[in-house]
Amino acid sequence: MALDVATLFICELYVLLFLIVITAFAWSGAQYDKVLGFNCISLIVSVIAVWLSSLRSEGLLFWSVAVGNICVLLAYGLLLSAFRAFRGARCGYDWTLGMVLWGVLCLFPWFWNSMHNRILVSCLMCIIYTAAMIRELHRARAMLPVTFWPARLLLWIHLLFSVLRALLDGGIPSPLYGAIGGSTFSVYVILESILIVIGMSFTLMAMVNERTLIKYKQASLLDPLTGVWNRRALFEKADQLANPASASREITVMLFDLDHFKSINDRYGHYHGDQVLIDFCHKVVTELPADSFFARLGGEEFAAIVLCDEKVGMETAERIRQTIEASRPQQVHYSVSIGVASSTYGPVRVDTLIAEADDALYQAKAGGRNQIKVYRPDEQRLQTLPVAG
Ligand SMILES: Nc1nc2c(ncn2[C@@H]2O[C@H](COP(=O)(O)OP(=O)(O)OP(=O)(O)O)[C@@H](O)[C@H]2O)c(=O)[nH]1
Repeated sequence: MALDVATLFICELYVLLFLIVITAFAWSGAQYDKVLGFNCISLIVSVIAVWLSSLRSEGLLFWSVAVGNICVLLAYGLLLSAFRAFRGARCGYDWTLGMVLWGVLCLFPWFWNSMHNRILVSCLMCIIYTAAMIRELHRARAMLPVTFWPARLLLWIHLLFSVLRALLDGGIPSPLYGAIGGSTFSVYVILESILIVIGMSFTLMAMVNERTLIKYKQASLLDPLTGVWNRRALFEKADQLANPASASREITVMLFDLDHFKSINDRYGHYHGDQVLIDFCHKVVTELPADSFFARLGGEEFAAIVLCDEKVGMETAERIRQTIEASRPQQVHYSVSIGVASSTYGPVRVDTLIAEADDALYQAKAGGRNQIKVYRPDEQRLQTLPVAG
């Protein structure tokens, strides 16, 4: 069956118009997300490009070859900008170079009069733009835990198709050049562009959706004032650590409670109280090992899950206590009491360790504050670490 170029052009226009409507709705639904905005404009420019390309049969070469291809390259540039926006990078202006180059080349007869040269340059530019998009995805992958493989797969298919086109559509002299299945290669170019544009639009919408879900999920697990994890995140982490794969690691739980925090609020005001909480989190995060989990339980109570034994846990807790004692955010002096419980004496669930550390913290408060108490399950008693200085 021979495919007909004119019919395919009409199909492509319908598909593009349908995608523009869908993407515009998704764009407004996603609070005018830049990624979908760029893709929507890219689709609108593609409609113009397809319409201009179809004018070739009318003999309007300037509009179809010069302006039509400039629109195609503009659509590519906008899509590249969408990928840049996805990883939060600046869009820059380098993506306009393809259009400028095409415009300049059209001034030269050796280019304008040779379909082979035009196809070759067009294929090369498609390859360069597509490779740039694959590179953007690769960079975004290092920053965002989103599903990238469908977009990468589509882009690789498009890149390989552009290489194939250079060989089969006469870009490079090749014995393979000519009709396939009774149709010229141009119909396969249109067919492939229809499939890619559908695939790319839906993939981009899915990626933006997934990124938004991840953003809201993370926001629901973070404390807005201090930026550390919140109580919900801590208990999710505790559940993860309760699974058998994590049982082999020794775990120490520390509970922190700032001393006489109410009087700091009363004396210096709520703003200074907030600064103390922020300072505390900053200092603790700096002192804890990198693989620790630190969360605000609420008010002036915090917890840390540290993957270490009791000895290292106690040393770390003492370092934190001393650092806080020496700290003076906004000239406010403050201190912290710490309760410690560890799985050193036998495997214990993290939620049990949290309850034990809470017992120890209660003793630290009762013992005069600004000190650390450790929960010893075997002796069923608490041991006090002497306060330095
Ligand atoms: N500035 C500020 N204060 C808060 C915040 N959350 C809770 N608080 C205050 O923290 C104080 C906690 O007071 P208490 O529970 O009596 O504890 P405390 O004064 O630290 O006394 P001890 O824990 O027994 O040493 C209350 O006054 C709360 O209003 C917050 O986000 N910012």
